[in-house]
Amino acid sequence: HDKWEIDHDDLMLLEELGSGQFGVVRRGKWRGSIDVAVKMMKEGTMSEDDFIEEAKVMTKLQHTNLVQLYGVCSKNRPIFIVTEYMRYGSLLNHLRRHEQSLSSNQGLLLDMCIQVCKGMAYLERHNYIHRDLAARNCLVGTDNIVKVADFGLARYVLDDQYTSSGGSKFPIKWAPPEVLNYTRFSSKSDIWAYGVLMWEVFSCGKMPYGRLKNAEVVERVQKGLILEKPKACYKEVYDVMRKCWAHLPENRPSFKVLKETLVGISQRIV
Ligand SMILES: COc1cc2c(cc1NS(C)(=O)=O)=CC1=C(NCc3c(C)cccc3C)N=NC=21
Repeated sequence: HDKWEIDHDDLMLLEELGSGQFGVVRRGKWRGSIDVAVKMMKEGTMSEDDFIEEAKVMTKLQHTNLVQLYGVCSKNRPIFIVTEYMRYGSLLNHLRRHEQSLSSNQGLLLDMCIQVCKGMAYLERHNYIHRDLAARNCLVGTDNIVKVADFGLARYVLDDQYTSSGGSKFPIKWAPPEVLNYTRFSSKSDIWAYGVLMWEVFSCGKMPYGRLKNAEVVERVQKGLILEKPKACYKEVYDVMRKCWAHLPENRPSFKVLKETLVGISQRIV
């Protein structure tokens, strides 16, 4: 009995939490007492065998700022992916829901960014590329805990509207020039996306580049135009975002360096 295989009979499915293009997520109980979230992968959206192979690796990635993968139910279809339960849902929804109180609490916004940075520094140390880092793919738990979710899953999506940079569902607004032009993913493309996530946090969940169409964003990014400073954002925090948006990947900082910079700022301003 493989460690990452979860027995259907140990799972009790409760209310629906949300549904995305890859399937429905429900709250659940594992062995009667452990709160879990269960994603039921819509058939045909994912290369399932590859993902099950990957799940073995993902269960080994453990960090307080990564949503813990508990395992998979792969003996039946649809496949269930089981993770820890995060009771306040996606960071993006949380930012939008609490804009009023959050917009005047820059210390808390910076702390959220630092937590994501810590989770990403752990992935960077393990040479693990996220490929779809954004506020929608982070989750919030009790005590303002923020965790990175969905890391690495983008590789198993079959819908090429999502995977190719020309596709209609590709996250253009979080992609650097080298991904837009050559789909070249790296920890440095995660850094670019992290800069956009910081912008989302300090904008309390606004859409980056507003209502600009993807083609217009591609043109601007390739010309070197970057997102403007959010209203409620310290200049030195915005300067960190700008470092993440260096045109050339090698000129962007690492998550390790970023974490030290952000912690330094938080000690000065809070
Ligand atoms: C309370 O509200 C929520 C809570 C969660 C949640 C969504 C909501 N609501 S909402 C839509 O944001 O409004 C999604 C999860 C989750 N893991 C999701 C996951 C699984 C199961 C498998 C592979 C990848 C991932 C990311 N753990 N807890 C929650």
